[in-house]
Amino acid sequence: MPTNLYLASASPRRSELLSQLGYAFEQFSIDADESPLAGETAIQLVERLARLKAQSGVAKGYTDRPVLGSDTVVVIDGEALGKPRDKADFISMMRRLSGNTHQVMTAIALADPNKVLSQVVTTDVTFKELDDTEIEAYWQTKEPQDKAGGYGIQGLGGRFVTEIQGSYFAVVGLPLYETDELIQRFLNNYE
Ligand SMILES: Cc1cn([C@H]2C[C@H](O)[C@@H](COP(=O)(O)OP(=O)(O)OP(=O)(O)O)O2)c(=O)[nH]c1=O
Repeated sequence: MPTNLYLASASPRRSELLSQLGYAFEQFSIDADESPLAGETAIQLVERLARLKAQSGVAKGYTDRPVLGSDTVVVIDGEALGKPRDKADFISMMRRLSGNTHQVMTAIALADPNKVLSQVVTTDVTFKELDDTEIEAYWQTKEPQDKAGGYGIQGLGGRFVTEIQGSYFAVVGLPLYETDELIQRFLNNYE
């Protein structure tokens, strides 16, 4: 019998990636307040949000199977970038990413009424230098709007990436190997 899970996410990309692992699951979305707490580092933020999404699912009554929550942030010079608020925010994000290496941190968390397990996967991504015309043209495609850091490596944003070190799948939204491993650990009751 296939393992049954819940996926606490509105993201179609996370759903596609989880399907790739072969697990049966039902998806629902969680409205989490994603603002950072005072003094919170990017790694603490992303892990707290993944746990919050998973545990909110349990609190909503999804208690008969493990709930998977996940969160992605783009980190440059230690600062977490979420989804661009507007065009000006997007332009300033792209200017910071241009010609530099940043980190994409994706956290995964599994929860049931008795326990929660989580992990953060960090990937280094290097961008070529971008000029303002390219940045403007990319905004017009509408791809950046719902994406942490304002780009999608799996879409038109892939052309900006000169190098990646780590998990491509984590950058898209769900690290396949680590998610599979965490699910197995959770089911085997390892802490
Ligand atoms: C950097 C990058 C991010 N992203 C996406 C992954 C996430 O879906 C999104 C980050 O936002 P998140 O807040 O982590 O996720 P979400 O709001 O899409 O979904 P939910 O909270 O319901 O799970 O950005 C890409 O698709 N490609 C990329 O290259």
